[in-house]
Amino acid sequence: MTVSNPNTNNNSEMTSLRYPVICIDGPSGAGKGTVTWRLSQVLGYQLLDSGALYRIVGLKAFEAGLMTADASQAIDEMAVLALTQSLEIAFVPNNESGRVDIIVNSEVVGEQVRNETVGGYASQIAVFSKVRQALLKLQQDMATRSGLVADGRDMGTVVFSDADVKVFLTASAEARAERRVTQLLNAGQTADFEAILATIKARDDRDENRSTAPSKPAKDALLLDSSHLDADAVYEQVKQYCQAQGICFNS
Ligand SMILES: Nc1ncnc2c1ncn2[C@@H]1O[C@H](COP(=O)(O)OP(=O)(O)OP(=O)(O)O)[C@@H](O)[C@H]1O
Ligand SMILES: Nc1ccn([C@@H]2O[C@H](COP(=O)(O)O)[C@@H](O)[C@H]2O)c(=O)n1
Repeated sequence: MTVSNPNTNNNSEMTSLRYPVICIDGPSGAGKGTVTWRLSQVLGYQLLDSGALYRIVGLKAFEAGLMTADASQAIDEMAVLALTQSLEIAFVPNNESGRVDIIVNSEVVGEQVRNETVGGYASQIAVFSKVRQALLKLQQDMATRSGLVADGRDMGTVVFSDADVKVFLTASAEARAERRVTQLLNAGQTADFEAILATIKARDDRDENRSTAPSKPAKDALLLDSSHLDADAVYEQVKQYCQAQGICFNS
């Protein structure tokens, strides 16, 4: 598909005829979703929450009895692949929650995938290259309709390896666990810092050490440690970097 690129200032627009793509990769709780949402709102770009795709497949695989919560059982990759291929998935922005609603087989999947248990299911099935391959086109197609801000682990390294902007947003495991504790307490739930920290570390370990599309910065990514930055400061730094890469902000 050949389209003009209305939102970049660089002089390569005659040769790079496509919509701009901004990738925000990094570990769980680094603040990717927060900055991705704000960028997509300000720029009027679509948002890809790729983690939600893996969460949905993970949840469906668990519900189908294909895995255990504690990762003690070997998982049949071909069965998860078949299940993935049977799902019809669409994304719809939700201005109230500040997230994207996911429609799976005509049903809205809401907050039920946004918890650490389902994050764990997701990281168990995310190791499978065939499953990742099955989700690839759906993700790449999102950049053929408008500008895109994509949040995940392999946006800059695999899915949009020629993206205009790549950011790898991280924070210490302790800072990320603290954020989760605050998030849960604010939602009126209980939270155990040590248990959350252990879960975050286990998921980091699985995501960073898998052989297919491990979580790591692209060679040309900006590395940003948000451990001591609030969400506004992260946004401002990412915005400045985007501008330096030729992305136009009107405000
Ligand atoms: N820079 C920041 N400082 C403190 N808290 C933050 C910061 N950025 C985001 N948060 C808060 O931390 C929590 C996790 O943020 P967010 O959901 O954006 O992270 P994430 O990287 O997308 O995580 P996941 O990959 O698990 O979806 C949220 O409660 C969010 O409001
Ligand atoms: N591009 C991606 C995105 C996510 N994953 C896996 O899904 C898990 C959940 O992701 P969140 O961003 O919603 O926390 C994550 O731990 C990864 O295992 C992925 O592999 N690739």
